[in-house]
Amino acid sequence: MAESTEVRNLVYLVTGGCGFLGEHVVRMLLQREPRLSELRVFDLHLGPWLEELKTGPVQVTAIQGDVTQAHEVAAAVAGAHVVIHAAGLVDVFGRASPETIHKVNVQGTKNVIEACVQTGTRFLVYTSSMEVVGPNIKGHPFYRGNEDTPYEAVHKHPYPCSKAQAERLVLEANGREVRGGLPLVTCALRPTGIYGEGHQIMRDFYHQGLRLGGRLFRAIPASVEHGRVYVGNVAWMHVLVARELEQRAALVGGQVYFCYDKSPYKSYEDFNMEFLGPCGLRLVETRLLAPYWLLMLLATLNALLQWLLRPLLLYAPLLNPYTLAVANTTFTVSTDKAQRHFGYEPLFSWEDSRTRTIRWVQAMEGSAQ
Ligand SMILES: NC(=O)C1=CN([C@@H]2O[C@H](COP(=O)(O)OP(=O)(O)OC[C@H]3O[C@@H](n4cnc5c(N)ncnc54)[C@H](O)[C@@H]3O)[C@@H](O)[C@H]2O)C=CC1
Ligand SMILES: CC(C)CCC[C@@H](C)[C@H]1CC[C@H]2[C@@H]3[C@H](O)CC4=CC(=O)CC[C@]4(C)[C@H]3CC[C@]12C
Repeated sequence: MAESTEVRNLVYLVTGGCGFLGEHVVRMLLQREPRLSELRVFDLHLGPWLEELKTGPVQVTAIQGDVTQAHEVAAAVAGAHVVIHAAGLVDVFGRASPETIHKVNVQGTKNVIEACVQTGTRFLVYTSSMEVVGPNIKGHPFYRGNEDTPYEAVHKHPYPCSKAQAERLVLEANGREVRGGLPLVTCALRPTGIYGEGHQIMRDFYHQGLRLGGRLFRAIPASVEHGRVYVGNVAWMHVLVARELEQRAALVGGQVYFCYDKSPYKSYEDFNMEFLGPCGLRLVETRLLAPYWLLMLLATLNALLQWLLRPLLLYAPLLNPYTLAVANTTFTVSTDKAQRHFGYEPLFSWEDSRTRTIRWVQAMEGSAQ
């Protein structure tokens, strides 16, 4: 943890602080925010790793709570200077109902905003998503786009719908008067597909590859590019913008920023192979065996099975019509807005991000090597 002579007088709250991204935000705050005096980590499920953080100079307060419960959120927010709202239900596989997704992502965000207003917390950073923009249901490519690139954002799936609504609420709340009379300052960060230590889907692909004798089968053409961003850089962007919200309120307040770094543009599968390859997996070319119409048929079949089996069990494979459409549509960002507005530069180079992720995969039980 960073040693510093700066006065420690700031209280931060991270919702979803025990999730994949949340844990990195929590650790990054402890390392890179020298003015931190207390860090509140709010989550439905608290991680045991929080205990080891409680020995440093910052008071780490673990709060088991639910963002859908307004009173729990208000109690956690009271007295905090900054809220980083990363809690969310990330589900594009049909595990949760649309109502639950809406409740957590939209009502939960409303609760966070109202808690800020009622208790006098002035700074709110929201973890939004690229999914707020696209890919849209028409499969239009978004190629090297930035925050101002025109794009027909049409959503039907509950997850992007909920993220779009929540983001709008956060941005509209910018400037609202909070308790004490000062204005609320908000902004939203939109990560593209996040990767790095703790990434559940990467874990799933790795284990699937092991089960298939060290092979993964290409489903998506290599020409379809996906924007990916390293979790450490996403966390760093949150820490940096939270720090700058007060000084640059007029510029940053009410703004959206894509989260980006120097990770290469590649197809989803080729990008994953950057980490899984060095861990002993190989990607087998099966494009001729699995043309798009066949994948679509399988995806539709999966959706049908999910619906039929729902009364008996939860069937939620990675492949469904929505994930196929996302995976099969180019979506890449190219922007420097965060750099211009609050001086963001990626903390981790691509080489560093890659090495860290490979080490994490290698450390997983049952490494293929
Ligand atoms: N994983 C990705 O590629 C991307 C994620 N995001 C966003 O980043 C945020 C974090 O996502 P991940 O870390 O990937 O997901 P995650 O599922 O690992 O983390 C979300 C955390 O929120 C907590 N949570 C869920 N419901 C809650 C509730 N009702 N009350 C309190 N806590 C609750 C979960 O327990 C979990 O710890 C989400 O808002 C997500 O929409 C945005 C873009 C890409
Ligand atoms: C076997 C299939 C053909 C391919 C499966 C890959 C998919 C599971 C993933 C491809 C693209 C991913 C999404 C993308 O990274 C954008 C996202 C942003 C978020 O905010 C949440 C996660 C996700 C929707 C991510 C989910 C998995 C993919 C669909």
